[in-house]
Amino acid sequence: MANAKELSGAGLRGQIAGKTALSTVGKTGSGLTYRGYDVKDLAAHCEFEEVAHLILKGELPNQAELAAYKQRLKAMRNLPQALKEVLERIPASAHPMDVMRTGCSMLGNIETEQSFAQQHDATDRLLAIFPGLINYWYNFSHNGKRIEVETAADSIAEQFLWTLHGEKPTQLHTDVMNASLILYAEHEFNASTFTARVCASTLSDMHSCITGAIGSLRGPLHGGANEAAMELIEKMDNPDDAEAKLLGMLERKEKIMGFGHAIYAESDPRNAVIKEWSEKLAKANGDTSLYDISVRCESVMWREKKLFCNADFFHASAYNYMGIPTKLFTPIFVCSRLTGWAAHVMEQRADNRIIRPSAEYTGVEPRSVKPIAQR
Ligand SMILES: CCC(=O)SCCNC(=O)CCNC(=O)[C@H](O)C(C)(C)COP(=O)(O)OP(=O)(O)OC[C@H]1O[C@@H](n2cnc3c(N)ncnc32)[C@H](O)[C@@H]1OP(=O)(O)O
Ligand SMILES: O=C([O-])CC(=O)C(=O)O
Repeated sequence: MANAKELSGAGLRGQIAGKTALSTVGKTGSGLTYRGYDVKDLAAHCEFEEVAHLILKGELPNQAELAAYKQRLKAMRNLPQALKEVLERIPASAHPMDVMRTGCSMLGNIETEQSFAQQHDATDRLLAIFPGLINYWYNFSHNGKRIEVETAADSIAEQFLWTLHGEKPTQLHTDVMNASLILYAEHEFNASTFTARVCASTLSDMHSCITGAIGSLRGPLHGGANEAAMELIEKMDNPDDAEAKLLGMLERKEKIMGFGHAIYAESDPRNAVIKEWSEKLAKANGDTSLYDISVRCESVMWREKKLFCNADFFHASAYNYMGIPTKLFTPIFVCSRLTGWAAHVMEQRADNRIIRPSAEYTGVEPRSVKPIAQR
């Protein structure tokens, strides 16, 4: 069992900011559980929709419940015309996370959550629509194509790849995407989830909570790290070059994206799972260089700084091997983490008090206002 990380200092580190029954992070130094199940177990045995059901409704579904849930989500994939029109006006130069944020917010205008009794409907609609939404914008803005989002895809994993590439993905790619969505689904009081909870605590609507969370996830210190990691490793020619470049960055005290974690002490349990998938993809592609570079980065960072790969690092090579453009990496995280965000919104609503911490004042002492002519 790994040692738990000592948590203190700025950034509210180590402070209990609320209660949750949804997940535990780093409780034993390295573990991650969703409602009591180990994430590795879930990633090995479940479909993402089973895990979404677990997180949002409390239990893993049986066969009939899963079939009904998947059918329900499948029937909710259509993009309203007004949303398509908004997406078509967003330029190709936009960051896809900004497109996600705008898309979510726009949906809140046309399919507003009128009362908390609709919170599951609003969440399911977002789960169903997000993959098609981002890939509709991507294909329209980059290839001038208006894609069909109501595909025959059997799952959210398949729907993402199908709407991106315009064809049914291979089983290997669907399996990797499925595991990836499970790994990213929920993570206690991380920055984006806390954003969603703060918003929920004002009794705001689901779309506002999720829109705010998307904005928080976008940053490179959080979900944006998978894109930043890709930008780093694609500049490396081979493992020796990777080592030389990393040593230089460490020397210059630069941050290496995809490494370290606010809570985990010695490893992020999600890394082993996505690393294994990345290796399988590398072998299937017949070109292991990106994987080999990533492995060298991992060993150099541990040797030099005792910093380990977080969930984002090997996602970069895995997504790249599946032909996913780098700027779509973090939106995939959104398609998954939506489950955790929404479940936290529901949990906050069920036992709410407005979240309003205090600040330690560091400004000037009280003073009087001089009339403007005397300043
Ligand atoms: C999967 C979704 C996620 O959001 S996982 C996080 C994704 N973010 C990244 O990969 C960005 C790179 N990592 C980081 O910036 C930090 O490790 C994050 C994740 C923000 C955690 O920050 P914090 O809790 O402050 O780290 P810490 O107290 O453990 O830092 C201890 C000292 O180590 C350093 N450190 C940390 N990470 C890195 C890194 N990736 N590259 C270089 N140095 C790193 C910190 O700066 C800190 O150093 P010092 O003690 O201030 O000198
Ligand atoms: O928990 C965190 O601070 C960041 C993280 O790994 C996640 O949100 O998946």
